[in-house]
Amino acid sequence: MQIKTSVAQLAVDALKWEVNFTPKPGLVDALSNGSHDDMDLNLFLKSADSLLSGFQQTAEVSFDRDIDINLREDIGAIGRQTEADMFQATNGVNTHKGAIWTMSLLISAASALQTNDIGQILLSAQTLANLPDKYVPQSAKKTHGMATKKKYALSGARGEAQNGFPNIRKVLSYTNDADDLWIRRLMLLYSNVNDTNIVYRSNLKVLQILQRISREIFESNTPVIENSKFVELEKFVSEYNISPGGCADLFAASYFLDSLADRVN
Ligand SMILES: CC(C)(COP(=O)(O)OP(=O)(O)OC[C@H]1O[C@@H](n2cnc3c(N)ncnc32)[C@H](O[C@H]2O[C@H](COP(=O)(O)OP(=O)(O)OP(=O)(O)O)[C@@H](O)[C@H]2O)[C@@H]1O)[C@@H](O)C(=O)NCCC(=O)NCCS
Ligand SMILES: Nc1ncnc2[nH]cnc12
Repeated sequence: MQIKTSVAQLAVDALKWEVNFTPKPGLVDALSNGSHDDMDLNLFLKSADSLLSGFQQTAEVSFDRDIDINLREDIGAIGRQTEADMFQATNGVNTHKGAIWTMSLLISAASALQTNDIGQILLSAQTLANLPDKYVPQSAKKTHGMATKKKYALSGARGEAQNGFPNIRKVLSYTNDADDLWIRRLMLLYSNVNDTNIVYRSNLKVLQILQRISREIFESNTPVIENSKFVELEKFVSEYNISPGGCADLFAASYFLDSLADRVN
């Protein structure tokens, strides 16, 4: 199997699948804008399309390469340009910044190794995330993530990658035959991810309550959307204006890896 630019389309498709997936409390989905007044389904679809060229370049530049600092610097430069493409497509709204980071690492690893083996991809993406990129502009403006990580010592999207994507691993190793597999996987992410977006808009206590309610839903045998706790979760995210954007990115990335592993060429 040759994994080259088609992997980029698979990543864009996964991002479109994620935004269409309904319901996702607090997030934009096909029926609601969640906790957002600047984003909707169409904006996310437009944003996802704007990432295709950057993802293709990432796959091309990574093809059959060693996992080393040169590759890290090459994909870092493309990632920053891909972010600029996203902001241009959305008129400055941050739809997919975290997704660009995570997907770029995964696409690069899959293309460099020429494999669809999830374990190998995650390991090499982790290696890439731990390599320094000396071209990161020192003047980069302060992000919400930086402010949150400083205040609460959370490691955010960077930490997730540098630690080998523990939450993607949890999602993909949880499986069942029920129709609600993917929404249960989403609840697993809400229960475990220290999402800097949630903390930026509120505080650690709110993150912990969201995690507790989601864990109760995940652990119950009741189908997720029939569970009365799911209504509680929806009310809670609305009351505190919570947006688990980091969970959304990891949800899409898990789906992407699952589709890649299933693909037979
Ligand atoms: C290394 C970077 C990840 C640097 O990122 P940053 O310093 O900004 O901080 P992080 O906190 O790490 O967050 C980045 C985005 O990652 C998502 N995220 C948050 N927590 C986690 C987590 N625990 N695990 C995984 N991912 C996480 C999240 O992105 C999603 O949410 C965004 C929408 O948020 P929202 O609150 O709605 O909108 P805002 O405008 O931000 O705020 P409001 O005003 O509305 O309140 C959306 O982007 C989702 O994708 C975090 O935002 C990395 O970004 C970097 O270096 N990039 C450049 C180079 C590159 O991409 N290279 C790739 C190959 S090396
Ligand atoms: N569906 C979604 N809603 C809000 N933020 C997101 N970030 C990534 N996907 C998202």
